[in-house]
Amino acid sequence: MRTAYTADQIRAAEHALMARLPEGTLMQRAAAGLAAVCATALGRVYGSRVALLVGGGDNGGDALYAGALLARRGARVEAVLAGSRTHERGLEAYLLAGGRVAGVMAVERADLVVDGLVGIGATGALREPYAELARAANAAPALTVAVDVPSGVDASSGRVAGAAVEAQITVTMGAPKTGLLVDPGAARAGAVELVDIGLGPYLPAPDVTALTGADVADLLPRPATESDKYRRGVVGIAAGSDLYTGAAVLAVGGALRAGAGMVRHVGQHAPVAQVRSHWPEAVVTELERPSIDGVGRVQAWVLGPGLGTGAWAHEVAASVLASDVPVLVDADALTLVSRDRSLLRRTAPVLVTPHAGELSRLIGAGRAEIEAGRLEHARAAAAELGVTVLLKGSTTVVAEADRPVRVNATGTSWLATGGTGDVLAGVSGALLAQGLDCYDAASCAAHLHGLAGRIAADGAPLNAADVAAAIPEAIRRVHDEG
Ligand SMILES: NC(=O)C1=CN([C@@H]2O[C@H](COP(=O)(O)OP(=O)(O)OC[C@H]3O[C@@H](n4cnc5c(N)ncnc54)[C@H](OP(=O)(O)O)[C@@H]3O)[C@@H](O)[C@H]2O)[C@@H](O)CC1
Ligand SMILES: [K+]
Repeated sequence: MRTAYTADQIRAAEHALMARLPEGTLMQRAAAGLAAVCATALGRVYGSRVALLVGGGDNGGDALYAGALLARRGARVEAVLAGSRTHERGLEAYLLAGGRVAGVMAVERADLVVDGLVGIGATGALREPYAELARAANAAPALTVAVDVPSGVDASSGRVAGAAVEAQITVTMGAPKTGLLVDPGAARAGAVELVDIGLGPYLPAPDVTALTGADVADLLPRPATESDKYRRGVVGIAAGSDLYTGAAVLAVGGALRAGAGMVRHVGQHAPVAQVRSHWPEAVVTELERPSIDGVGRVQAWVLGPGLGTGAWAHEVAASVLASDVPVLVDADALTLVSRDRSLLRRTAPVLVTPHAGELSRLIGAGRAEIEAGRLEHARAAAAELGVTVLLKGSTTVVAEADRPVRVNATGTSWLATGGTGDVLAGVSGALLAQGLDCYDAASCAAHLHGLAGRIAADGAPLNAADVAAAIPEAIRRVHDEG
């Protein structure tokens, strides 16, 4: 399990650790780790050109001490001092090692830029001249290594309020920061390298976590020898309408590939006919009236893809949500429940799977605001609605009251194409039916779906059916990792 922490959590742990160590020890550890990563990235340190962007706080101190170590190994290091003050001892050590102070031109001629403008002590958007230096680093041909977090990225949320450094590598001190795992911040961080400064024993429960393949393998149900299709879980899929048939086909396809014992599809005539012809394995029921009464027992429902948003769909949604099993609410069903919140009043668990636009309708926040602050909005929605929230997008996050938000690390931008959400709903529903709770089902499904997307894309465009077809290979890969 990967874990990440807010700036406040890190600061508290640092204080506890610092109290037991001689002054300056932590910064020396941080700088040594930072210099080692820079040296590896440079390949040859001697004769290389390094520019340091040095802010007024300890983030700048890290950069200066690392710069001193690189200067001693023969690098030509130039520091651009951005603050009204500079870490005194760091600057002393740096100058003593042969480092020089220079203007912004140093950035243009560097092989490597070290971004030590601000770390966890930053507040708000970067001010000048910091913002100008961040832009200069982004425009320069050099490789950029960020110290702790890319400056301009909020360490605790991943928000980017103005100019921000776009790093190829981020060397993070003590433990990863939440903002390195959540977009838009995560996209600015590049590869994240952790420097162990001994913080481990002082860290609290994490703010966010990310499942590894091995974690997913542990959570996924494996059929036992005595399993039959009913024990393995039947997933019901209430999807499709005479206008929209493809969503039902894709959701059923996702569910079939994710290990459900049986998939039961219910809907109007056209989607039922389509599902029957695509998936002879599925059991289909054409609904004569908008109700699931009498369609047979299922362990979990997927409600919504292509269902429509009219009176008929509303009746189907009410009937599914009146059941006593977990329900995944997706797509059109999200529109229905945002119009009629009373549909969500039930005792069995609910998993909602919106993208930012759908969440915007559910909780009334603006779409752009949700994209900018994915974590806090997913958390707020989970608390307000009393449900588990899987917020889709450039980093998918899964939020549930009283649990750390799980961030998915496997996605690919190729997945941003029509129908992939229907596949994700099917995969999640199959995992719910096999007995995973909403939190685990959603986070395992997001992991497998992202991995399947990468397998299907392999660097080229994909379609949603390819993603469903790649789910078994994704499951094999996480078991290999486990
Ligand atoms: N503590 C430890 O044990 C260890 C800490 N470590 C390192 O210390 C870092 C934290 O250091 P920190 O607390 O000094 O804060 P930091 O991130 O340098 O920022 C403060 C400076 O930024 C400025 N500033 C703020 N906002 C700004 C803005 N929007 N735009 C422009 N400027 C802005 C602010 O200016 P001021 O507001 O004072 O004018 C002040 O000068 C941490 O990330 C890690 O790298 C490691 O060495 C491991 C051991
Ligand atoms: K930084």
